[in-house]
Amino acid sequence: MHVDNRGPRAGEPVVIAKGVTKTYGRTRALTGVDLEVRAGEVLGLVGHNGAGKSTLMRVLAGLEACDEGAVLVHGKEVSGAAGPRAQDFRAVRMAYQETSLCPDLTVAENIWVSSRHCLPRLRWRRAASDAVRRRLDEMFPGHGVTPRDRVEDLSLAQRQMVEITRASLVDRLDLLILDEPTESLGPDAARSLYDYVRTLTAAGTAVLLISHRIREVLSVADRVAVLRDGAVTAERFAEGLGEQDVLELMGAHVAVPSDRERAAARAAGDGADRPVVAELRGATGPGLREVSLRVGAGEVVGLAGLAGQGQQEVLERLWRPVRRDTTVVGTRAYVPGDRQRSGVLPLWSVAENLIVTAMRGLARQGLRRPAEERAAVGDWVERLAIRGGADAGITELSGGNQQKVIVARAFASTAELVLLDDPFRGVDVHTKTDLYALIRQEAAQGRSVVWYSSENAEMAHCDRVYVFRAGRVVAELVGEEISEERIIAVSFAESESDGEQSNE
Ligand SMILES: Nc1ncnc2c1ncn2[C@@H]1O[C@H](COP(=O)(O)OP(=O)(O)OP(=O)(O)O)[C@@H](O)[C@H]1O
Repeated sequence: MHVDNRGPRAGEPVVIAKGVTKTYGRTRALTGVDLEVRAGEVLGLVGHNGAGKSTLMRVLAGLEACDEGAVLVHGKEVSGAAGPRAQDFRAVRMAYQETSLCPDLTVAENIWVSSRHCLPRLRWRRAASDAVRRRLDEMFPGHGVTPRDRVEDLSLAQRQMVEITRASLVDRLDLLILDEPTESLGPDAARSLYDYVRTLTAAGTAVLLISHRIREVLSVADRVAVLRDGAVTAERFAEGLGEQDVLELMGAHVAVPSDRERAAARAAGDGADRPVVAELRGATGPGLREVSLRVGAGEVVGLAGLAGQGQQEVLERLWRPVRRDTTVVGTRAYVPGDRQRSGVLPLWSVAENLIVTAMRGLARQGLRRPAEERAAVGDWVERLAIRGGADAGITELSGGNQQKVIVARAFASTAELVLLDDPFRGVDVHTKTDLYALIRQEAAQGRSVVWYSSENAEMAHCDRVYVFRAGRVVAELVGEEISEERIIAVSFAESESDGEQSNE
């Protein structure tokens, strides 16, 4: 499969939206969008959770019809009364935020399913395998995926890489839509992706990039469009635009606390005098090497380092403390990082998803108390600005709003220890800032939090941070010692024990 790009010349419109509206029940997801995506450019699209970004992308990719307005591909109106026709959108491809891959199939089989119109029918498996292997090597060197792997056996990052590769495998690509592509990727894979994006745009392909990582958008995009309540409210060239400018265009000022304010918010001292609620003592086992750590009451403990260095194994140990090297006192709640696999109960409403863990605590003598449950749900929906409301089906919510429900579920419970596995993936900047404050408030009231984050900057909200490398704790940072630079430095520093490890 080769990419044929005898498409439009740089700067020519590839896809245009004119006054596009889309309503789901009572929700007006798009209220009249005007947008133009041009050949050879990266257009960044930013906006709050629920602003309508994914809906707009589905309409631009011909996956959903709009209610009013028009979509034009290469100047031709393709939003007729009969709905979008697949052949008009062949050269428009989208990589989804929640991957669209079928978990039971292999990587090659998934590629066949989505790109079969440009693969031979005879020996298709071989052709699909060759195509995906080549493209993965080109896009994500060191990906560690083989075409025979079943998707369900891949890590979240690998699934995301295959998803993006899947979207790009087509014989002609005029527009590639990337919906939060780097939320699950590590920094190296993200860099590789954006290098590839530049190769694509140099060949005339347009790229539409949706992301909550404003700095990333500004470093990659040529132009930035802001979506607010279902309409594009601003378009700017990225050059000369700062993060704060974009946040303001998005509609609210984010007061990012200074290091000093964060330090003041943290508990004083090193926490040694607090009662211990959880402890690992020289824990060893799959993925862990002699890990010792301690969580005090009311403490926020961060697990940092590159992805996959043992942090998930620690959370797992604390969640199910079955070994003698682990002690946990009290009840626990867990916020999984992969909401597709575990987390969301897809057939249930927002209210049911939110209250399921807290229900028992609210009950009296085993009897549920609907009024109290409703009040608690209403409180959390408001507190986290969950757009969509309590009675909506959870899958009707935007990705970021679903994630907020899962976070609310944990904090709405009476758990003394809350375990967070990279919990704010896909959550917009403003809400994240509110959630950081929420974590500090909960800690101030005595709740303990253990928090793995792939964003080192988030660790600044912790009292104590353990940095992991190859299953070991390589640094313990307390209070003022916690900084992004320090975490990065110890995450990458070579040590003799790493050598031993890799030879095993
Ligand atoms: N299938 C659906 N049924 C009902 N409502 C929906 C559906 N899809 C989206 N919505 C609603 O449309 C609005 C826009 O959602 P959309 O997913 O486009 O937002 P988004 O900007 O992509 O958000 P996020 O940043 O959280 O991914 C939301 O209020 C959402 O609840």
